[in-house]
Amino acid sequence: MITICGAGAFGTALAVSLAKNEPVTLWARDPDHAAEIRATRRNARRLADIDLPENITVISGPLTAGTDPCLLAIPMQKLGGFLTGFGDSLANRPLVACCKGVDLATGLGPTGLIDAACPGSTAAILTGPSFARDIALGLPTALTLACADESTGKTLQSALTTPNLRLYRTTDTIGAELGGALKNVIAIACGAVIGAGLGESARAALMTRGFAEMNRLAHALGAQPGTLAGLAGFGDLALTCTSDQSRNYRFGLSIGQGTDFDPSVTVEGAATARAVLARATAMKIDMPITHAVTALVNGELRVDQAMDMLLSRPLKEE
Ligand SMILES: NC(=O)C1=CN([C@@H]2O[C@H](COP(=O)(O)OP(=O)(O)OC[C@H]3O[C@@H](n4cnc5c(N)ncnc54)[C@H](O)[C@@H]3O)[C@@H](O)[C@H]2O)C=CC1
Ligand SMILES: O=C(CO)COP(=O)(O)O
Repeated sequence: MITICGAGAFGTALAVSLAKNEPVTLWARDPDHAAEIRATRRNARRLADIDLPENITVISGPLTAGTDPCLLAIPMQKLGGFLTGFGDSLANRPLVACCKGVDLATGLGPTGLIDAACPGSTAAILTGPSFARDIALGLPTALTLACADESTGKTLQSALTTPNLRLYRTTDTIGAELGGALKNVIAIACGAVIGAGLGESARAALMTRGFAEMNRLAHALGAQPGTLAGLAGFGDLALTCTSDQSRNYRFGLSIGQGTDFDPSVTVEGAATARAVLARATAMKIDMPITHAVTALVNGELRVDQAMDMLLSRPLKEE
């Protein structure tokens, strides 16, 4: 039996898809929310029009310890606290992070946080291009499952593949999680230029040069050369930078348009930009777009000023 912690959009969508294979337990932080989903068989707060199959059991409160896989669909900046709080029931089992980002407090990615907080568990990450809604609707989706332990990775790959969700596997957790984390930063930049009316050509330039700086950091941190060219990097960058289904892209749009954005919406790229910039600066790695996005989300620069900063950099070889 698979357990999914986090009854947000992604946790709910994964539960709906995985329920095609086997019974699923979906854990919600808020007991009232869990009771409401049980009563209506719908998650009115997210994916309100999707019916939950009967073989999804919705729980709240303590988690039962076990050896079955547990998927963690919890926002990146909340993951550390969650792991600390539920450490005992999370030990000695495969833990599959389903979040994208870098933890501001520690500079670690999801698998690093799991390794630090849950000794005895095996950390993996599920990442790549997919909107929760597409998965829940049963539309075709391909993702990357990364686990440093090859044997656990193979077991997870088959357990988490469903008729509409095809998983590719890698042992490169560093590359896979950095791809998912860094594309959100570039998506904010792309939203900002489109929102400010700076054009599709500017977006293409940001996606391409953003991909270059994603690769620069990932290689310096030990990612394998091809990983970011796959679903976890290029694939997710393409999706997130071009679709207004993306919350990161929409957040960028609001910055470019000078409009308000609901602070309760999960936007992983803002905190990740700050965390990545701190790391890159310490390592003397040039990440000009991440620098510009950090200044934008901190309210230190306007979009036109950030663009001037990028365009006035010394000329260089591609
Ligand atoms: N929504 C999507 O299309 C996709 C989301 N993701 C990733 O999934 C992760 C979660 O995102 P969503 O589910 O979309 O966000 P969401 O905002 O829909 O849901 C977040 C869930 O986390 C729970 N939560 C918040 N703080 C918590 C805490 N301290 N302890 C336990 N639970 C807590 C909330 O109650 C909520 O149910 C993010 O890292 C996101 O990048 C990945 C792929 C697709
Ligand atoms: O990660 C995602 C798509 O792969 C979802 O993107 P947002 O978090 O920007 O909505």
